[in-house]
Amino acid sequence: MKINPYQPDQSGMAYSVGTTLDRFIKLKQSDFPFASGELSQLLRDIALAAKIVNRETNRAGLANIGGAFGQTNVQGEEQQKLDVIANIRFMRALSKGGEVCAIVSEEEDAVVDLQNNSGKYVVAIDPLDGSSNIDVNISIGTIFSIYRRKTPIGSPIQQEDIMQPGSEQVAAGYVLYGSSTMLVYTTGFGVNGFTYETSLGEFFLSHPQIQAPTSGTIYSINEGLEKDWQDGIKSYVDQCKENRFAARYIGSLVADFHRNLLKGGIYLYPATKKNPTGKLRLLYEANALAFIAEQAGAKASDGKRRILDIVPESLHQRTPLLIGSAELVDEAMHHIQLAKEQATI
Ligand SMILES: O=P(O)(O)OC[C@H]1O[C@](O)(COP(=O)(O)O)[C@@H](O)[C@@H]1O
Repeated sequence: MKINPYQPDQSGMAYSVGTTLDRFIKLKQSDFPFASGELSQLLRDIALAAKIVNRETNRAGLANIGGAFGQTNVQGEEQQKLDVIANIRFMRALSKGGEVCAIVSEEEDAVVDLQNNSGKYVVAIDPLDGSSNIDVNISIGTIFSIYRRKTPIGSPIQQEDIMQPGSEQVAAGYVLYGSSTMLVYTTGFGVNGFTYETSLGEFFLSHPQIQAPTSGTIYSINEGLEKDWQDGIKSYVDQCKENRFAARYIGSLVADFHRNLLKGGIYLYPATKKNPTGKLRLLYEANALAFIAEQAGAKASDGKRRILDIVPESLHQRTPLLIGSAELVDEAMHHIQLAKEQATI
């Protein structure tokens, strides 16, 4: 991926690598002529919570905050202590500033109505993604989507404020707690990545205007579930092997997505017997990454349609996910279509 430190973005503004996140947010506010600064403050609040969660994940082994919490979440998954800690930290950060009226979280059964009708934004969040990797020191992440509410400010939140298609996102991003900690986000004007400098407690612009390679030679899928795959997925993965693609699967969506975004590749989590509608959640996993992917020139689909076009029907609804370099996603879709046609012959 080429980095042009002074590459002007879509609004013609040029940012140098090393710009602090705070300064970048301030400068980018001009992308929104009538901006009130609330979205900017919300992004800052998310960054602050990410710094705290970063500290907690770094010292999890020492602070006895590894391991299970002893409860299951609405998905029936065993909550890890860090899942709960991250959820609390982001909940606090999102509810303190007054910009947010409602939160959808992987760790909360129902919508968290902040009883703040003057709040303009709805946030959907996966506080800690990659739970199966928390205790074994492998990269994990946070994923967030931000929507402007549909109903008038001052009125109670309604279903229509929550059940918005991904195409309505005003911002989305993820934090990767890896060998270094990064925050990558978009507000619809390109994708920018910031690296956390722990000693200074600051995020600095390190990856301006990320553009995903249109193709690549990496595929990421849990091959242990091959028996459950539909024919189109099987034939596509066979073709990847035929072409000597590298199989890379960390088992943390954020980490797999981030690698493929920078190097070129495709991540696939199709429907399986255990998860006939896919495993990943539309509102707080797939939508955010799909927005970032498209802003970086990549693609995201459920195998039939664009992820961002899906109108949600339930809070924790799952979706199959094919996401990554545009040509690879197109190729996978082609295999799925072909298999469907062959099945009807
Ligand atoms: O273990 P599997 O079935 O391959 O699933 C791994 C996938 O599930 C996830 O862990 C789901 O996310 P959570 O950890 O937030 O539940 C993704 O990060 C990852 O890509």
